Amino acid sequence: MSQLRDTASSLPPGLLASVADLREMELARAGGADIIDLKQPAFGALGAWSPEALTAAVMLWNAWGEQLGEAARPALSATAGDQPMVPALIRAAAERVAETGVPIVKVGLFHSKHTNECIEALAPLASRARLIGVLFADQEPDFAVVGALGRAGFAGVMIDTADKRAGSLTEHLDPLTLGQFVAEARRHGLITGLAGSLRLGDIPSLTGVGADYLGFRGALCEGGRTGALDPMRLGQVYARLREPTDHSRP
Ligand SMILES: O=C[C@H](O)COP(=O)(O)O
Repeated sequence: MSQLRDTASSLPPGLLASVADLREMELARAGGADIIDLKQPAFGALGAWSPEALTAAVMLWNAWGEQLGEAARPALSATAGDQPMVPALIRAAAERVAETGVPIVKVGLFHSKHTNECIEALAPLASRARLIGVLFADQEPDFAVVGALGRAGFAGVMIDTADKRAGSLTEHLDPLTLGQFVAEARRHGLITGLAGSLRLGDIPSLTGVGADYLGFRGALCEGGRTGALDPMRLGQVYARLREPTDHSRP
């Protein structure tokens, strides 16, 4: 999908696959990912690719547009790194990504009393890239931030986990709370994503929450999130997302 879904839909959530290099980017496209998310998992929850590598990824993505047509290629996002919540630093990191031509920039909003200042610092960038604010399930996320993101012109908001050793999204937040998050985001016109050490077994309960996409890295890899993307695991996630929901399955 070249556009993310922006309305409630009976379709299953889209598949966001985080990839660590160009080879994985190709595998994710071949495996049917709706959003290819350029992320270096070895550098943290939202570890960033280098600007040079991002530029190469944008060239590949542009080539897909010519070969497949823009509507048939996946969307492309990239993370801006695990940045301190300092407005000037977070803005500079997001700009570094946007300047490479990556159309969707994911910015981590780690727990801080400076969150609103950081969102304000990012607002001017919203005219040049689709910004996604990332909240963290293991840092007591404040859903009041969602309204601030909408007012600042962000395109979307997602929840992930910051500490990948401290449990998955579904261990921190229940489906009811996640449903409230999705509803609040929609009220502000934001697309939504859910991630955080998700496994195959998490998919049925999260499908009912109504988010626009579910994000995966660890579940796609041989040997965990810093391992290599495995097309077979990707295929299993892809297939499970499209299965009719059956809450009795593991
Ligand atoms: O944006 C999605 C993340 O890359 C998810 O990573 P994870 O499944 O390893 O927590």
